[in-house]
Amino acid sequence: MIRHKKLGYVVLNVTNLDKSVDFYENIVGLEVVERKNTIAFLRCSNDHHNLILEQAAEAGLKRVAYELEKNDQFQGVFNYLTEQGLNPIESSAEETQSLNQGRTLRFKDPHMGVTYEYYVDMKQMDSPFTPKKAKITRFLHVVYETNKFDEMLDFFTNTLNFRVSDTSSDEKGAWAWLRAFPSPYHHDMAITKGSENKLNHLAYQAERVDDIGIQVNKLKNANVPILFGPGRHRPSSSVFLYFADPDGITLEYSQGMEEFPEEGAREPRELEPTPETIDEWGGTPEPGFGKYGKLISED
Ligand SMILES: CC(C)c1ccc(C(=O)O)c(O)c1O
Ligand SMILES: [Fe+2]
Repeated sequence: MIRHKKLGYVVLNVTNLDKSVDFYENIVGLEVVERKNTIAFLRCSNDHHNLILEQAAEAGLKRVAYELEKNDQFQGVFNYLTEQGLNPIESSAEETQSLNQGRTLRFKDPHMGVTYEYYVDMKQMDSPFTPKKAKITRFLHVVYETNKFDEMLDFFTNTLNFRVSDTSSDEKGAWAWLRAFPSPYHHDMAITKGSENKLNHLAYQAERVDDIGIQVNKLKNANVPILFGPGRHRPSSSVFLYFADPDGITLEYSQGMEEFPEEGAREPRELEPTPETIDEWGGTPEPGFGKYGKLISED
């Protein structure tokens, strides 16, 4: 059984590394840890990185990485994924050194082709992460749009040991919010049924609701497109705000998400597929919401 410590980081391809580093540092609120010619490492925790930005011709999501709960689980997870036919590949010592993390494996899901990583033992920074430009406190979730909704739900629950927190569906659409067991957060990933397979958004936790309000004004002053919100999501009961990064990728600030105990967690709910489930405050997303998020195949 895979036991997750947390959603650790993602790798995004960006078309203008300088611009994106500036944006993620000065607008979103992460801290730059290491900056090289075509790659930058940023953090919003004590980890060496929670976001890697790579210069590329085309923007998109390259990889999603989860930290395993314990180092000694690594070989068992590798063997399990091999038995499941997922052909995990262990990263070379040279690569893990450059990433400042311990043993690392990668595999793709058989439905959307996203590259996932399981790693252990990421370098912890000497100085604690102190939010400066925006009060963010953690990297929270990844949401995909998928035309393989049922298959992805089955894969994440039955193969990767995610647990469903809530679902909602009708003939027009479907959503599922899942946590990377035993992570307590209402969702570390979610899927929404759509015509394409792509990243819908990435979410960062804001410290207080006030910090979301402050960011509304900061984003407006910096001419950053606000794509949805502020509002309140019924599933996790969080207050949210979505906006666009320089390549149009949708980002979310989220505050107040429900947390689950490992044992005795409530059962998943099937929520009404009404607009109020998505925003109790009655807002609607802008056309740019979740629009850009190409899945980049890592070969
Ligand atoms: C609109 C999206 C899919 C959504 C819906 C609900 C929540 C939540 O309950 O926190 C989200 O985080 C979302 O991104
Ligand atoms: Fe979200």
